[in-house]
Amino acid sequence: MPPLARASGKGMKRRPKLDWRFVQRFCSIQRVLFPSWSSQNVLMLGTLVGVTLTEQMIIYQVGVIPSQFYEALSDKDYGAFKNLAGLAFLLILLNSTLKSVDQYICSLMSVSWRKSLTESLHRAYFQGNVYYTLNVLREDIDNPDQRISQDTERLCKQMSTMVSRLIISPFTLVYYTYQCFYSTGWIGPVSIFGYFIVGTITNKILMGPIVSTLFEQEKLEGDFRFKHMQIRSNAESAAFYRAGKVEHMRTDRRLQTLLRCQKSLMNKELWLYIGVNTFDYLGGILSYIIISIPIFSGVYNNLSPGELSALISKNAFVCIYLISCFSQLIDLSTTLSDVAGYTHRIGELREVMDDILRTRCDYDPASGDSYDFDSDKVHSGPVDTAFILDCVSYKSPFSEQLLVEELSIKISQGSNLLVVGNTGTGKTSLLRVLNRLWEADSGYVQMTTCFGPRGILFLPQKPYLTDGTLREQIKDSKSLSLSLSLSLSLSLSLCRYDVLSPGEMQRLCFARLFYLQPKYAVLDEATSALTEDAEGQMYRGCKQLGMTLVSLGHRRSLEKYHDVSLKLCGEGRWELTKLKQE
Ligand SMILES: Nc1ncnc2c1ncn2[C@@H]1O[C@H](COP(=O)(O)OP(=O)(O)OP(=O)(O)O)[C@@H](O)[C@H]1O
Repeated sequence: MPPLARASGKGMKRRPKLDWRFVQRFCSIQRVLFPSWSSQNVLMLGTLVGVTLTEQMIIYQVGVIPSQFYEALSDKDYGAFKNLAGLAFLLILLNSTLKSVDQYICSLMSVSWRKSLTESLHRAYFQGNVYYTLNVLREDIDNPDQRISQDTERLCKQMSTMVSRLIISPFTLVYYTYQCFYSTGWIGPVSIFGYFIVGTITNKILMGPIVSTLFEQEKLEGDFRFKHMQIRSNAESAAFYRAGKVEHMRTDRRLQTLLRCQKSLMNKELWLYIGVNTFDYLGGILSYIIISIPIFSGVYNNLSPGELSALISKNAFVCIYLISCFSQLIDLSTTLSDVAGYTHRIGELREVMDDILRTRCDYDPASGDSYDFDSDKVHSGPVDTAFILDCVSYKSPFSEQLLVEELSIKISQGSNLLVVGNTGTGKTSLLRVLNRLWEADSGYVQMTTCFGPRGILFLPQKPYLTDGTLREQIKDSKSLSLSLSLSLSLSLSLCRYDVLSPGEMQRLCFARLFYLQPKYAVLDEATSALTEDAEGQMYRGCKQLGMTLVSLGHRRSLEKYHDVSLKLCGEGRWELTKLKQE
Protein backbone atom coordinates (compact mmCIF):
# COMPACT_ATOMS: atom_id res chain seq x y z
CA MET A 1 0.00 0.00 0.00
CA PRO A 2 1.42 3.42 -0.84
CA PRO A 3 2.49 5.56 2.11
CA LEU A 4 -0.10 7.94 3.40
CA ALA A 5 1.95 10.95 2.47
CA ARG A 6 1.41 10.29 -1.18
CA ALA A 7 -2.33 10.24 -0.66
CA SER A 8 -2.23 13.79 0.60
CA GLY A 9 -3.07 16.06 -2.30
CA LYS A 10 -1.14 19.25 -1.66
CA GLY A 11 -2.05 20.75 -4.97
CA MET A 12 -5.73 19.94 -4.53
CA LYS A 13 -6.10 22.32 -1.58
CA ARG A 14 -8.88 24.86 -1.94
CA ARG A 15 -8.77 28.39 -0.60
CA PRO A 16 -10.91 28.60 2.51
CA LYS A 17 -13.99 30.69 1.83
CA LEU A 18 -17.40 31.46 3.21
CA ASP A 19 -18.97 28.73 1.12
CA TRP A 20 -20.94 25.49 1.33
CA ARG A 21 -17.83 23.70 2.64
CA PHE A 22 -17.75 26.17 5.53
CA VAL A 23 -21.41 25.35 6.30
CA GLN A 24 -20.63 21.61 6.29
CA ARG A 25 -17.59 22.01 8.54
CA PHE A 26 -19.47 24.36 10.85
CA CYS A 27 -22.37 21.91 11.17
CA SER A 28 -20.03 19.01 11.86
CA ILE A 29 -18.39 21.03 14.66
CA GLN A 30 -21.85 21.86 16.05
CA ARG A 31 -22.61 18.13 16.24
CA VAL A 32 -19.56 17.79 18.52
CA LEU A 33 -20.65 20.73 20.67
CA PHE A 34 -24.27 19.60 20.92
CA PRO A 35 -24.16 15.79 20.83
CA SER A 36 -27.64 15.24 22.30
CA TRP A 37 -30.68 17.17 23.48
CA SER A 38 -29.81 16.48 27.09
CA SER A 39 -26.16 17.51 26.86
CA GLN A 40 -24.83 20.22 29.16
CA ASN A 41 -24.19 22.57 26.24
CA VAL A 42 -27.79 22.32 25.06
CA LEU A 43 -29.04 23.06 28.58
CA MET A 44 -26.78 26.11 28.77
CA LEU A 45 -28.00 27.30 25.40
CA GLY A 46 -31.60 26.82 26.56
CA THR A 47 -30.90 28.90 29.67
CA LEU A 48 -29.33 31.57 27.47
CA VAL A 49 -32.42 31.68 25.25
CA GLY A 50 -34.58 32.14 28.39
CA VAL A 51 -32.38 34.91 29.76
CA THR A 52 -32.10 36.81 26.46
CA LEU A 53 -35.83 36.57 25.79
CA THR A 54 -36.60 38.04 29.24
CA GLU A 55 -33.93 40.66 28.58
CA GLN A 56 -35.61 41.62 25.30
CA MET A 57 -38.99 41.97 27.01
CA ILE A 58 -37.44 44.32 29.54
CA ILE A 59 -35.63 46.23 26.77
CA TYR A 60 -38.96 46.79 25.04
CA GLN A 61 -40.45 48.15 28.27
CA VAL A 62 -37.43 50.42 28.77
CA GLY A 63 -37.68 51.53 25.12
CA VAL A 64 -41.28 52.68 25.35
CA ILE A 65 -40.79 54.54 28.64
CA PRO A 66 -39.48 57.75 26.94
CA SER A 67 -42.73 58.06 25.00
CA GLN A 68 -44.66 57.76 28.32
CA PHE A 69 -42.32 60.41 29.79
CA TYR A 70 -43.23 62.74 26.89
CA GLU A 71 -46.90 62.25 27.67
CA ALA A 72 -46.52 62.72 31.44
CA LEU A 73 -44.36 65.82 31.00
CA SER A 74 -46.55 67.47 28.38
CA ASP A 75 -49.60 66.80 30.62
CA LYS A 76 -47.58 68.06 33.65
CA ASP A 77 -48.77 64.92 35.50
CA TYR A 78 -46.40 64.75 38.51
CA GLY A 79 -47.83 61.50 39.95
CA ALA A 80 -47.51 59.65 36.64
CA PHE A 81 -43.99 61.04 36.20
CA LYS A 82 -42.94 59.80 39.69
CA ASN A 83 -44.29 56.30 39.03
CA LEU A 84 -42.60 56.22 35.64
CA ALA A 85 -39.23 57.26 37.06
CA GLY A 86 -39.47 54.48 39.71
CA LEU A 87 -40.47 51.90 37.09
CA ALA A 88 -37.67 53.00 34.74
CA PHE A 89 -35.11 52.65 37.53
CA LEU A 90 -36.34 49.14 38.39
CA LEU A 91 -36.39 48.01 34.74
CA ILE A 92 -32.89 49.35 34.09
CA LEU A 93 -31.58 47.50 37.15
CA LEU A 94 -33.25 44.30 35.99
CA ASN A 95 -31.99 44.78 32.44
CA SER A 96 -28.35 45.29 33.46
CA THR A 97 -28.51 42.22 35.72
CA LEU A 98 -29.92 40.11 32.89
CA LYS A 99 -27.33 41.44 30.43
CA SER A 100 -24.52 40.50 32.84
CA VAL A 101 -26.00 37.02 33.34
CA ASP A 102 -26.24 36.72 29.56
CA GLN A 103 -22.51 37.59 29.20
CA TYR A 104 -21.62 35.22 32.03
CA ILE A 105 -23.46 32.28 30.39
CA CYS A 106 -21.76 33.07 27.06
CA SER A 107 -18.32 32.93 28.72
CA LEU A 108 -19.21 29.64 30.46
CA MET A 109 -20.44 28.23 27.17
CA SER A 110 -17.21 29.22 25.44
CA VAL A 111 -15.22 27.21 28.03
CA SER A 112 -17.60 24.26 27.83
CA TRP A 113 -17.48 24.26 24.00
CA ARG A 114 -13.71 24.41 24.08
CA LYS A 115 -13.68 21.39 26.38
CA SER A 116 -15.97 19.36 24.11
CA LEU A 117 -14.19 20.31 20.89
CA THR A 118 -10.64 19.90 22.21
CA GLU A 119 -11.47 16.56 23.81
CA SER A 120 -12.98 15.35 20.56
CA LEU A 121 -9.87 16.47 18.64
CA HIS A 122 -7.66 14.77 21.24
CA ARG A 123 -9.62 11.54 20.85
CA ALA A 124 -8.86 11.45 17.13
CA TYR A 125 -5.31 12.81 17.49
CA PHE A 126 -4.19 10.21 20.02
CA GLN A 127 -6.04 7.30 18.43
CA GLY A 128 -3.62 4.79 16.95
CA ASN A 129 -0.70 6.64 15.41
CA VAL A 130 -2.66 9.58 14.04
CA TYR A 131 -0.43 12.12 15.86
CA TYR A 132 2.62 10.50 14.25
CA THR A 133 1.19 10.39 10.74
CA LEU A 134 -0.07 13.95 11.04
CA ASN A 135 3.19 15.40 12.33
CA VAL A 136 5.66 13.31 10.37
CA LEU A 137 4.06 11.98 7.21
CA ARG A 138 1.40 14.46 6.17
CA GLU A 139 2.46 17.73 4.66
CA ASP A 140 -0.97 19.13 3.98
CA ILE A 141 -1.77 20.12 7.56
CA ASP A 142 0.27 22.89 9.15
CA ASN A 143 0.68 23.25 12.90
CA PRO A 144 -1.82 20.70 14.25
CA ASP A 145 -0.81 21.71 17.78
CA GLN A 146 -1.88 25.29 17.15
CA ARG A 147 -5.16 24.19 15.60
CA ILE A 148 -5.97 22.08 18.66
CA SER A 149 -4.91 24.62 21.27
CA GLN A 150 -5.22 28.21 19.99
CA ASP A 151 -7.61 28.01 17.04
CA THR A 152 -10.14 25.95 19.00
CA GLU A 153 -10.07 28.43 21.87
CA ARG A 154 -10.56 31.38 19.51
CA LEU A 155 -13.34 29.68 17.56
CA CYS A 156 -15.27 28.96 20.76
CA LYS A 157 -14.76 32.51 22.04
CA GLN A 158 -15.89 34.11 18.79
CA MET A 159 -18.92 31.82 18.54
CA SER A 160 -19.90 32.65 22.10
CA THR A 161 -19.84 36.38 21.28
CA MET A 162 -22.19 35.71 18.36
CA VAL A 163 -24.57 33.28 19.99
CA SER A 164 -26.69 35.52 22.23
CA ARG A 165 -27.27 37.97 19.38
CA LEU A 166 -28.04 35.22 16.92
CA ILE A 167 -30.42 33.15 18.98
CA ILE A 168 -32.56 36.14 19.89
CA SER A 169 -32.62 37.56 16.36
CA PRO A 170 -35.58 35.52 15.03
CA PHE A 171 -37.76 36.63 17.97
CA THR A 172 -36.77 40.30 17.92
CA LEU A 173 -36.97 40.51 14.13
CA VAL A 174 -40.49 39.06 14.01
CA TYR A 175 -41.73 41.12 16.94
CA TYR A 176 -40.25 44.47 15.86
CA THR A 177 -41.18 43.91 12.21
CA TYR A 178 -44.78 43.55 13.37
CA GLN A 179 -44.51 46.66 15.57
CA CYS A 180 -42.83 48.60 12.75
CA PHE A 181 -45.55 47.53 10.31
CA TYR A 182 -48.20 48.56 12.86
CA SER A 183 -46.69 52.08 13.18
CA THR A 184 -45.46 52.84 9.67
CA GLY A 185 -47.31 50.48 7.35
CA TRP A 186 -45.51 48.30 4.82
CA ILE A 187 -42.98 51.03 3.90
CA GLY A 188 -41.05 50.62 7.20
CA PRO A 189 -40.36 46.85 7.17
CA VAL A 190 -39.81 46.77 3.38
CA SER A 191 -37.18 49.57 3.45
CA ILE A 192 -35.45 48.00 6.47
CA PHE A 193 -35.37 44.54 4.86
CA GLY A 194 -34.05 46.05 1.60
CA TYR A 195 -31.38 47.86 3.58
CA PHE A 196 -30.38 44.61 5.30
CA ILE A 197 -30.17 42.64 2.03
CA VAL A 198 -27.91 45.29 0.44
CA GLY A 199 -25.79 45.34 3.63
CA THR A 200 -25.45 41.55 3.71
CA ILE A 201 -24.46 41.25 0.06
CA THR A 202 -21.89 44.05 0.37
CA ASN A 203 -20.38 42.50 3.48
CA LYS A 204 -20.32 39.02 1.99
CA ILE A 205 -18.23 40.42 -0.88
CA LEU A 206 -15.92 42.28 1.52
CA MET A 207 -15.56 39.24 3.81
CA GLY A 208 -14.44 36.83 1.07
CA PRO A 209 -10.72 37.68 1.03
CA ILE A 210 -10.61 38.05 4.83
CA VAL A 211 -11.40 34.37 5.53
CA SER A 212 -8.49 33.04 3.47
CA THR A 213 -6.07 35.69 4.80
CA LEU A 214 -7.05 34.88 8.38
CA PHE A 215 -6.45 31.20 7.63
CA GLU A 216 -3.00 32.06 6.27
CA GLN A 217 -2.24 34.33 9.23
CA GLU A 218 -2.99 31.54 11.69
CA LYS A 219 -0.65 29.23 9.77
CA LEU A 220 2.15 31.80 9.91
CA GLU A 221 1.44 32.41 13.60
CA GLY A 222 1.94 28.67 14.17
CA ASP A 223 5.15 28.63 12.12
CA PHE A 224 6.53 31.54 14.15
CA ARG A 225 5.68 29.86 17.45
CA PHE A 226 7.13 26.58 16.20
CA LYS A 227 10.45 28.33 15.49
CA HIS A 228 10.61 29.53 19.10
CA MET A 229 9.68 26.08 20.34
CA GLN A 230 12.43 24.56 18.20
CA ILE A 231 14.99 26.91 19.77
CA ARG A 232 13.61 26.27 23.24
CA SER A 233 13.88 22.49 22.93
CA ASN A 234 17.27 22.56 21.23
CA ALA A 235 18.76 25.48 23.15
CA GLU A 236 21.91 23.63 24.22
CA SER A 237 22.76 22.22 20.79
CA ALA A 238 22.08 25.62 19.24
CA ALA A 239 24.37 27.28 21.78
CA PHE A 240 27.19 24.82 21.00
CA TYR A 241 26.85 25.74 17.32
CA ARG A 242 26.74 29.46 18.23
CA ALA A 243 23.53 29.46 16.22
CA GLY A 244 22.12 32.64 17.84
CA LYS A 245 22.84 34.92 14.89
CA VAL A 246 21.42 32.59 12.25
CA GLU A 247 18.40 31.71 14.35
CA HIS A 248 17.82 35.40 15.10
CA MET A 249 17.73 36.10 11.38
CA ARG A 250 15.47 33.15 10.60
CA THR A 251 13.09 33.90 13.48
CA ASP A 252 12.89 37.56 12.42
CA ARG A 253 12.16 36.45 8.88
CA ARG A 254 9.21 34.38 10.08
CA LEU A 255 8.02 37.31 12.18
CA GLN A 256 8.19 39.63 9.17
CA THR A 257 6.22 37.20 7.00
CA LEU A 258 3.62 36.94 9.75
CA LEU A 259 3.40 40.73 10.17
CA ARG A 260 3.11 41.24 6.41
CA CYS A 261 0.16 38.86 6.39
CA GLN A 262 -1.35 40.61 9.43
CA LYS A 263 -1.08 43.98 7.67
CA SER A 264 -2.72 42.57 4.55
CA LEU A 265 -5.52 41.21 6.75
CA MET A 266 -5.97 44.63 8.32
CA ASN A 267 -6.12 46.30 4.90
CA LYS A 268 -8.85 43.90 3.86
CA GLU A 269 -10.65 44.40 7.16
CA LEU A 270 -10.55 48.17 6.69
CA TRP A 271 -13.03 47.88 3.79
CA LEU A 272 -15.25 45.63 5.83
CA TYR A 273 -15.17 48.09 8.77
CA ILE A 274 -16.04 50.95 6.39
CA GLY A 275 -18.98 48.89 5.11
CA VAL A 276 -20.15 47.92 8.61
CA ASN A 277 -19.87 51.48 10.02
CA THR A 278 -21.59 53.03 7.01
CA PHE A 279 -24.53 50.66 7.45
CA ASP A 280 -24.62 51.41 11.19
CA TYR A 281 -24.90 55.18 10.67
CA LEU A 282 -27.21 54.89 7.68
CA GLY A 283 -29.45 52.79 9.92
CA GLY A 284 -29.78 55.70 12.39
CA ILE A 285 -30.98 58.08 9.63
CA LEU A 286 -33.19 55.46 7.96
CA SER A 287 -35.44 55.21 11.02
CA TYR A 288 -36.27 58.95 10.84
CA ILE A 289 -36.87 58.76 7.08
CA ILE A 290 -39.33 55.93 7.65
CA ILE A 291 -41.15 57.79 10.42
CA SER A 292 -41.28 60.99 8.33
CA ILE A 293 -43.31 59.30 5.58
CA PRO A 294 -46.64 58.91 7.52
CA ILE A 295 -46.09 62.29 9.23
CA PHE A 296 -45.61 64.23 5.95
CA SER A 297 -48.38 62.32 4.23
CA GLY A 298 -50.75 63.59 6.93
CA VAL A 299 -51.62 60.29 8.66
CA TYR A 300 -51.12 61.84 12.13
CA ASN A 301 -52.57 65.31 11.41
CA ASN A 302 -55.34 64.85 14.02
CA LEU A 303 -52.88 64.38 16.93
CA SER A 304 -51.90 67.11 19.45
CA PRO A 305 -48.16 68.03 19.62
CA GLY A 306 -47.76 66.06 22.91
CA GLU A 307 -49.40 62.93 21.44
CA LEU A 308 -47.37 63.31 18.24
CA SER A 309 -44.06 63.52 20.16
CA ALA A 310 -45.04 60.45 22.18
CA LEU A 311 -45.91 58.59 18.99
CA ILE A 312 -42.70 59.68 17.20
CA SER A 313 -40.72 58.57 20.24
CA LYS A 314 -42.43 55.16 20.30
CA ASN A 315 -42.17 54.67 16.52
CA ALA A 316 -38.59 55.83 16.51
CA PHE A 317 -37.77 53.25 19.16
CA VAL A 318 -39.47 50.44 17.22
CA CYS A 319 -37.84 51.36 13.90
CA ILE A 320 -34.45 52.09 15.42
CA TYR A 321 -34.55 48.81 17.31
CA LEU A 322 -35.49 46.81 14.21
CA ILE A 323 -32.72 48.51 12.25
CA SER A 324 -30.30 47.92 15.12
CA CYS A 325 -31.25 44.20 15.11
CA PHE A 326 -30.26 44.08 11.45
CA SER A 327 -27.18 46.28 12.01
CA GLN A 328 -26.05 43.92 14.74
CA LEU A 329 -26.34 41.03 12.31
CA ILE A 330 -24.27 43.01 9.80
CA ASP A 331 -21.76 43.88 12.54
CA LEU A 332 -21.36 40.16 13.12
CA SER A 333 -19.71 39.87 9.72
CA THR A 334 -16.27 40.65 11.21
CA THR A 335 -16.81 37.95 13.85
CA LEU A 336 -18.24 35.62 11.22
CA SER A 337 -15.15 35.96 9.03
CA ASP A 338 -13.01 34.97 12.05
CA VAL A 339 -15.33 32.07 12.81
CA ALA A 340 -15.12 30.94 9.18
CA GLY A 341 -11.29 31.03 9.23
CA TYR A 342 -11.05 29.00 12.43
CA THR A 343 -13.84 26.63 11.34
CA HIS A 344 -11.89 25.82 8.18
CA ARG A 345 -8.68 25.19 10.13
CA ILE A 346 -10.33 22.92 12.67
CA GLY A 347 -12.63 21.27 10.11
CA GLU A 348 -9.67 20.50 7.87
CA LEU A 349 -7.78 18.95 10.78
CA ARG A 350 -10.76 16.76 11.68
CA GLU A 351 -11.16 15.62 8.08
CA VAL A 352 -7.48 14.75 7.72
CA MET A 353 -7.49 12.82 11.01
CA ASP A 354 -10.56 10.87 9.86
CA ASP A 355 -8.82 10.23 6.56
CA ILE A 356 -5.71 8.91 8.31
CA LEU A 357 -7.81 6.51 10.36
CA ARG A 358 -9.77 5.40 7.30
CA THR A 359 -6.72 4.82 5.09
CA ARG A 360 -4.96 2.66 7.66
CA CYS A 361 -4.69 -0.80 6.16
CA ASP A 362 -6.10 -2.32 9.35
CA TYR A 363 -9.27 -0.25 9.14
CA ASP A 364 -12.43 -2.24 8.64
CA PRO A 365 -14.83 -0.08 6.62
CA ALA A 366 -17.77 -2.37 7.42
CA SER A 367 -17.56 -2.06 11.20
CA GLY A 368 -15.57 1.18 11.36
CA ASP A 369 -13.15 -0.59 13.72
CA SER A 370 -9.43 -0.41 13.37
CA TYR A 371 -6.82 -2.73 14.73
CA ASP A 372 -5.34 -1.05 17.77
CA PHE A 373 -1.77 -1.71 18.77
CA ASP A 374 -2.47 -0.42 22.24
CA SER A 375 -4.89 -3.23 22.92
CA ASP A 376 -4.30 -6.89 23.55
CA LYS A 377 -5.94 -7.80 20.24
CA VAL A 378 -3.36 -9.25 17.86
CA HIS A 379 -3.42 -11.26 14.69
CA SER A 380 -3.38 -14.94 15.48
CA GLY A 381 -0.14 -16.77 14.78
CA PRO A 382 2.37 -19.09 16.45
CA VAL A 383 2.52 -18.44 20.21
CA ASP A 384 6.30 -18.20 20.38
CA THR A 385 6.61 -15.68 17.55
CA ALA A 386 6.55 -11.88 17.65
CA PHE A 387 6.67 -10.94 13.96
CA ILE A 388 6.34 -12.72 10.65
CA LEU A 389 7.53 -10.90 7.52
CA ASP A 390 6.83 -12.47 4.18
CA CYS A 391 8.37 -10.94 1.02
CA VAL A 392 8.18 -7.47 2.55
CA SER A 393 9.46 -4.50 0.54
CA TYR A 394 9.45 -1.00 1.95
CA LYS A 395 10.62 2.52 1.16
CA SER A 396 10.60 5.89 2.85
CA PRO A 397 7.39 7.93 2.40
CA PHE A 398 8.71 10.55 0.00
CA SER A 399 10.92 8.32 -2.13
CA GLU A 400 10.37 5.78 -4.88
CA GLN A 401 13.59 3.89 -4.10
CA LEU A 402 12.99 0.67 -2.14
CA LEU A 403 15.07 0.47 1.03
CA VAL A 404 14.59 -3.28 1.41
CA GLU A 405 13.19 -5.74 -1.12
CA GLU A 406 11.30 -8.96 -0.41
CA LEU A 407 12.48 -9.50 3.13
CA SER A 408 11.21 -12.73 4.71
CA ILE A 409 11.99 -13.36 8.34
CA LYS A 410 10.34 -14.71 11.48
CA ILE A 411 11.19 -13.18 14.85
CA SER A 412 10.67 -15.90 17.43
CA GLN A 413 11.21 -16.32 21.15
CA GLY A 414 14.79 -17.13 22.15
CA SER A 415 16.29 -16.10 18.81
CA ASN A 416 17.89 -12.70 19.34
CA LEU A 417 18.18 -10.68 16.15
CA LEU A 418 20.75 -7.98 15.44
CA VAL A 419 19.99 -5.63 12.53
CA VAL A 420 23.06 -3.94 11.09
CA GLY A 421 23.85 -1.86 8.03
CA ASN A 422 25.16 1.47 6.88
CA THR A 423 23.51 4.75 7.78
CA GLY A 424 20.26 5.27 5.90
CA THR A 425 19.90 1.67 4.71
CA GLY A 426 16.53 1.38 6.44
CA LYS A 427 17.18 -0.21 9.84
CA THR A 428 14.92 2.10 11.81
CA SER A 429 12.49 2.03 8.90
CA LEU A 430 12.19 -1.73 9.41
CA LEU A 431 11.01 -1.02 12.96
CA ARG A 432 8.60 1.58 11.60
CA VAL A 433 7.16 -1.08 9.31
CA LEU A 434 6.99 -3.63 12.16
CA ASN A 435 5.27 -1.05 14.35
CA ARG A 436 2.90 -0.11 11.50
CA LEU A 437 4.01 3.52 11.55
CA TRP A 438 4.77 3.02 7.86
CA GLU A 439 2.93 0.69 5.56
CA ALA A 440 5.02 -1.82 3.64
CA ASP A 441 5.12 -1.28 -0.11
CA SER A 442 4.34 -4.93 -0.71
CA GLY A 443 4.42 -8.22 1.16
CA TYR A 444 2.92 -9.30 4.41
CA VAL A 445 3.75 -8.12 7.96
CA GLN A 446 2.17 -9.83 10.91
CA MET A 447 2.60 -8.92 14.57
CA THR A 448 1.59 -12.04 16.46
CA THR A 449 2.22 -10.86 20.00
CA CYS A 450 0.56 -7.92 21.68
CA PHE A 451 2.26 -4.64 22.36
CA GLY A 452 3.02 -3.96 26.02
CA PRO A 453 4.43 -5.52 29.19
CA ARG A 454 3.50 -9.11 28.33
CA GLY A 455 4.40 -8.73 24.69
CA ILE A 456 6.64 -6.45 22.68
CA LEU A 457 8.22 -3.15 23.68
CA PHE A 458 10.09 -0.74 21.42
CA LEU A 459 12.92 1.47 22.65
CA PRO A 460 13.33 4.13 19.96
CA GLN A 461 16.62 5.75 19.00
CA LYS A 462 15.61 9.01 20.63
CA PRO A 463 14.47 8.21 24.18
CA TYR A 464 11.01 9.44 24.94
CA LEU A 465 10.33 10.82 28.39
CA THR A 466 6.99 12.26 29.30
CA ASP A 467 6.40 14.98 31.89
CA GLY A 468 6.15 13.82 35.47
CA THR A 469 8.36 12.56 38.24
CA LEU A 470 11.23 10.19 37.70
CA ARG A 471 9.17 7.52 39.48
CA GLU A 472 6.35 8.04 37.04
CA GLN A 473 8.76 7.61 34.12
CA ILE A 474 9.49 4.06 35.19
CA LYS A 475 6.37 3.55 37.35
CA ASP A 476 8.28 2.17 40.31
CA SER A 477 11.90 1.61 41.15
CA LYS A 478 11.45 -1.62 43.15
CA SER A 479 11.92 -3.96 40.24
CA LEU A 480 15.19 -2.53 39.04
CA SER A 481 17.45 -5.50 38.99
CA LEU A 482 20.47 -3.43 38.11
CA SER A 483 21.86 -0.51 39.97
CA LEU A 484 21.31 2.50 37.79
CA SER A 485 23.97 5.05 38.47
CA LEU A 486 21.57 7.89 37.93
CA SER A 487 22.82 11.01 39.57
CA LEU A 488 19.30 12.16 40.26
CA SER A 489 17.16 11.22 43.19
CA LEU A 490 13.65 9.88 42.82
CA SER A 491 12.30 13.02 44.40
CA LEU A 492 13.13 14.98 41.28
CA SER A 493 9.87 16.66 40.49
CA LEU A 494 10.13 17.21 36.75
CA CYS A 495 12.26 15.03 34.57
CA ARG A 496 12.82 16.89 31.35
CA TYR A 497 14.97 16.25 28.44
CA ASP A 498 17.50 18.95 29.21
CA VAL A 499 18.10 17.73 32.78
CA LEU A 500 19.28 14.20 31.92
CA SER A 501 22.34 13.35 29.87
CA PRO A 502 21.72 11.13 26.80
CA GLY A 503 23.31 8.19 28.67
CA GLU A 504 21.07 8.77 31.68
CA MET A 505 18.04 8.90 29.43
CA GLN A 506 19.01 5.58 27.86
CA ARG A 507 19.46 4.04 31.30
CA LEU A 508 16.07 5.33 32.30
CA CYS A 509 14.56 3.66 29.24
CA PHE A 510 16.14 0.36 30.29
CA ALA A 511 14.78 0.89 33.79
CA ARG A 512 11.35 1.10 32.19
CA LEU A 513 12.07 -2.11 30.30
CA PHE A 514 13.17 -3.95 33.45
CA TYR A 515 10.07 -2.77 35.21
CA LEU A 516 7.70 -3.86 32.43
CA GLN A 517 9.59 -7.07 31.56
CA PRO A 518 8.19 -7.67 28.07
CA LYS A 519 8.72 -10.96 26.22
CA TYR A 520 10.35 -9.12 23.31
CA ALA A 521 12.39 -5.90 23.42
CA VAL A 522 13.11 -4.05 20.19
CA LEU A 523 16.10 -1.77 20.81
CA ASP A 524 17.07 0.89 18.27
CA GLU A 525 20.62 1.94 19.14
CA ALA A 526 19.40 1.95 22.70
CA THR A 527 22.91 1.78 24.18
CA SER A 528 24.69 4.15 21.79
CA ALA A 529 25.36 6.66 24.58
CA LEU A 530 26.61 4.03 27.07
CA THR A 531 30.03 2.51 27.60
CA GLU A 532 30.53 -1.07 26.48
CA ASP A 533 30.51 -2.16 30.16
CA ALA A 534 27.21 -0.46 30.81
CA GLU A 535 25.87 -1.86 27.53
CA GLY A 536 26.83 -5.35 28.69
CA GLN A 537 25.08 -4.80 32.04
CA MET A 538 21.90 -3.72 30.28
CA TYR A 539 21.89 -6.59 27.78
CA ARG A 540 22.64 -9.20 30.47
CA GLY A 541 19.81 -7.71 32.54
CA CYS A 542 17.40 -8.16 29.65
CA LYS A 543 18.50 -11.73 29.11
CA GLN A 544 18.25 -12.59 32.82
CA LEU A 545 14.64 -11.43 32.65
CA GLY A 546 14.03 -13.79 29.71
CA MET A 547 13.53 -11.16 27.02
CA THR A 548 14.12 -11.89 23.35
CA LEU A 549 15.98 -9.00 21.79
CA VAL A 550 15.79 -7.35 18.40
CA SER A 551 18.58 -4.78 18.32
CA LEU A 552 19.70 -2.20 15.80
CA GLY A 553 23.23 -0.93 16.16
CA HIS A 554 26.60 -0.34 14.64
CA ARG A 555 28.83 -1.74 17.44
CA ARG A 556 30.44 -5.14 16.95
CA SER A 557 30.23 -5.61 20.72
CA LEU A 558 26.49 -6.19 20.30
CA GLU A 559 27.00 -9.39 18.33
CA LYS A 560 27.68 -11.53 21.41
CA TYR A 561 24.16 -10.92 22.76
CA HIS A 562 22.46 -12.07 19.54
CA ASP A 563 21.92 -15.28 17.57
CA VAL A 564 21.10 -14.01 14.10
CA SER A 565 22.26 -10.97 12.16
CA LEU A 566 20.26 -9.22 9.47
CA LYS A 567 22.47 -6.97 7.40
CA LEU A 568 20.80 -4.32 5.25
CA CYS A 569 23.18 -3.71 2.35
CA GLY A 570 21.41 -0.83 0.61
CA GLU A 571 19.52 -0.74 -2.72
CA GLY A 572 17.05 -3.22 -1.37
CA ARG A 573 19.54 -6.01 -0.68
CA TRP A 574 19.82 -7.85 2.64
CA GLU A 575 21.67 -10.81 4.20
CA LEU A 576 20.70 -13.08 7.06
CA THR A 577 23.54 -14.85 8.95
CA LYS A 578 23.83 -16.94 12.09
CA LEU A 579 26.09 -15.44 14.75
CA LYS A 580 28.54 -17.48 16.76
CA GLN A 581 27.88 -17.28 20.49
CA GLU A 582 30.85 -16.80 22.80
N1 LIG B 1 9.81 10.53 8.20
C1 LIG B 1 10.52 10.32 7.12
N2 LIG B 1 10.13 10.83 5.97
C2 LIG B 1 10.83 10.62 4.83
N3 LIG B 1 11.95 9.92 4.78
C3 LIG B 1 12.40 9.39 5.91
C4 LIG B 1 11.72 9.56 7.14
N4 LIG B 1 12.41 8.91 8.09
C5 LIG B 1 13.49 8.36 7.48
N5 LIG B 1 13.48 8.64 6.17
C6 LIG B 1 14.48 8.23 5.18
O1 LIG B 1 14.51 6.81 5.10
C7 LIG B 1 15.83 6.35 4.92
C8 LIG B 1 16.15 5.26 5.94
O2 LIG B 1 16.09 5.84 7.21
P1 LIG B 1 16.36 5.00 8.53
O3 LIG B 1 16.01 5.87 9.69
O4 LIG B 1 15.66 3.70 8.42
O5 LIG B 1 17.92 4.76 8.46
P2 LIG B 1 18.84 3.87 9.40
O6 LIG B 1 19.33 2.73 8.60
O7 LIG B 1 18.13 3.54 10.66
O8 LIG B 1 20.02 4.90 9.67
P3 LIG B 1 20.89 5.15 11.01
O9 LIG B 1 21.91 4.07 11.07
O10 LIG B 1 21.51 6.47 10.77
O11 LIG B 1 19.93 5.15 12.14
C9 LIG B 1 16.75 7.55 5.03
O12 LIG B 1 17.17 7.91 3.74
C10 LIG B 1 15.88 8.63 5.63
O13 LIG B 1 16.21 9.90 5.11
